Amino acid sequence: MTELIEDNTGWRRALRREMVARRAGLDDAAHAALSARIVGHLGASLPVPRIAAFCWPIKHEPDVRAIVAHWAAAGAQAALPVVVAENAALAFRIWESGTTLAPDRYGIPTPVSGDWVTPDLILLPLNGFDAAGYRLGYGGGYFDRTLAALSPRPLAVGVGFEVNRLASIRPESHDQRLDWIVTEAGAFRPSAA
Ligand SMILES: Nc1nc2c(c(=O)[nH]1)N(C=O)[C@@H](CNc1ccc(C(=O)N[C@@H](CCC(=O)O)C(=O)O)cc1)CN2
Ligand SMILES: Nc1ncnc2c1ncn2[C@@H]1O[C@H](COP(=O)(O)OP(=O)(O)OP(=O)(O)O)[C@@H](O)[C@H]1O
Repeated sequence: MTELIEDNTGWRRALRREMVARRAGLDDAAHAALSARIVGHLGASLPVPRIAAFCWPIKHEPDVRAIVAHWAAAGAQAALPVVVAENAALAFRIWESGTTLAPDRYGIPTPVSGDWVTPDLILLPLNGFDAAGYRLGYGGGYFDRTLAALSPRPLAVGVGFEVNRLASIRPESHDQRLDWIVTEAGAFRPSAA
């Protein structure tokens, strides 16, 4: 039977669902253990940033909040992304323990107050990723627009689980390449491809 060639958007939508379901299959103990290994690799491989953006984990994303505390002890600040408009770059607000979070339009816990800042490092959760350093997100294009808009570009560090590694996410011209991919297996600088 001839394989149906869907357009990239439809292909990505189906893949995104499959990738989220795959990591949701990790039980709580496995999820916590893999997240802790990612945090260990982040601490061992990356320089302490000035302002680290991270994501409040949703849908079984890796939970790397511990690296934020580790970097804060070394003088870093932390920030969370804020969706200010659809089809636009993200903005970032300082997060400290005690910062009030409220669900945004997607239900993601987001700061309702705090200084607006520009991070020099962004931790991006990976629904899917490939060895060339491309990321499959939730389809909003938010991080691609954000990385394209910021100058100097922050260090883009993808965090994901090996179950979500793909041969290729079929990158398009708007897809921003990650500087690092960190999984439970280690911290990788994507190979030239
Ligand atoms: N925890 C976390 N926070 C984050 C992100 C993230 O990846 N993880 N983001 C990273 O950018 C931003 C939010 N990005 C989002 C982009 C799209 C959708 C969304 O709901 N999309 C639709 C349609 C998807 C599709 O076309 O298949 C959906 O899921 O129904 C949600 C969040 C900011 N905050
Ligand atoms: N720099 C950009 N300028 C304009 N449009 C963009 C840009 N980057 C991405 N887009 C648009 O955003 C849409 C979604 O992109 P993509 O599927 O790569 O999202 P994603 O990386 O999975 O999402 P997210 O980062 O929100 O999790 C694409 O259709 C693309 O046209």
